[in-house]
Amino acid sequence: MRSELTIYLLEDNSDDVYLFKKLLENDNAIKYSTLETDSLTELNKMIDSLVPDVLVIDLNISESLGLETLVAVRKFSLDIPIIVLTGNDDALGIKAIQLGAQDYLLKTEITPSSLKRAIQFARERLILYTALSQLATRDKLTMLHNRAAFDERLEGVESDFQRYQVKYSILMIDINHFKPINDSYGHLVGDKILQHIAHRLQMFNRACDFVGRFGGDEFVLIVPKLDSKEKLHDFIDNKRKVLNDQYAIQTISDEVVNIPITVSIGGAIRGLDGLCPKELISIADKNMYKDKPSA
Ligand SMILES: Nc1nc2c(ncn2[C@@H]2O[C@H](COP(=O)(O)OP(=O)(O)OP(=O)(O)O)[C@@H](O)[C@H]2O)c(=O)[nH]1
Repeated sequence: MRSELTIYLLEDNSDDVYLFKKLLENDNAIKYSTLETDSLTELNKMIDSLVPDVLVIDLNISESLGLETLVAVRKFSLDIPIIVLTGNDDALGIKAIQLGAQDYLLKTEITPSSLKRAIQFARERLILYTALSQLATRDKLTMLHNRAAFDERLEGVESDFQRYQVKYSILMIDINHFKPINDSYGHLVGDKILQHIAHRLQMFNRACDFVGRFGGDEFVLIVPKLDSKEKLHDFIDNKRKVLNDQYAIQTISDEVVNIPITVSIGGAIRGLDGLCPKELISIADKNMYKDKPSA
């Protein structure tokens, strides 16, 4: 049976649409279903109702010209491989790749095989790119977001705050008396505790919230729209209930040990607490230390 790929084509020249479809006809291995539009708004709607396997866009349509077209398309299609069609202009194609397209084709040189190869290549390239960028932004032990990802997300929520006054909270979470656990049971058991805590944080988390490992035994959350002291208080109480528990861990000698864990949590709200993101982190950190048990 032939596999099937859906291609969306942004193109305002009906002859080019006809030729494009012709190029993908009668393939023995793959059935290409091509849907075309000449409008960015329409393309956005099409993607909302069904995500295609690949997007092919002509940079020059009546509504938008040049690289601006790619920038506009990328706003609503970040996870879709994009192939750009240009006239006889390699330099423009290379700029398009720098702006996030996976490949480009010169309209004058397209053949059935070069187009099909570009479609496969664009798909594989996006998968590889996504895997690589995950490696760069994930903590290897817990698979949570790392500090680099935290910095990036913080920039995003801060820019929403500056522009639209959307408040957000930062929460710092630290495991209490973690060092003695490492000292008594070894680092591997400590690692498993960190993984359990990370897993619980992920499980009981809304998709829009950011969960990361800040470093060592410290975790960080960014919660958009958590904008009042009452809400923050309830949120922290809820996290405490989820995380404070006895964790059953298998040691290297295959013994099962039950390790009681408690966490300290501190939060701060942008717009109420800190004057800038740095200050917010520092206040959340101080509040977390205030929450620490005395001995
Ligand atoms: N197993 C393991 N331990 C780690 C890792 N990263 C940091 N640590 C350990 O985490 C411990 C953190 O120690 P402290 O900051 O003193 O924290 P604590 O013992 O929980 O003390 P309080 O926070 O005051 O309760 C240190 O012993 C670090 O070696 C890791 O990836 N794996």
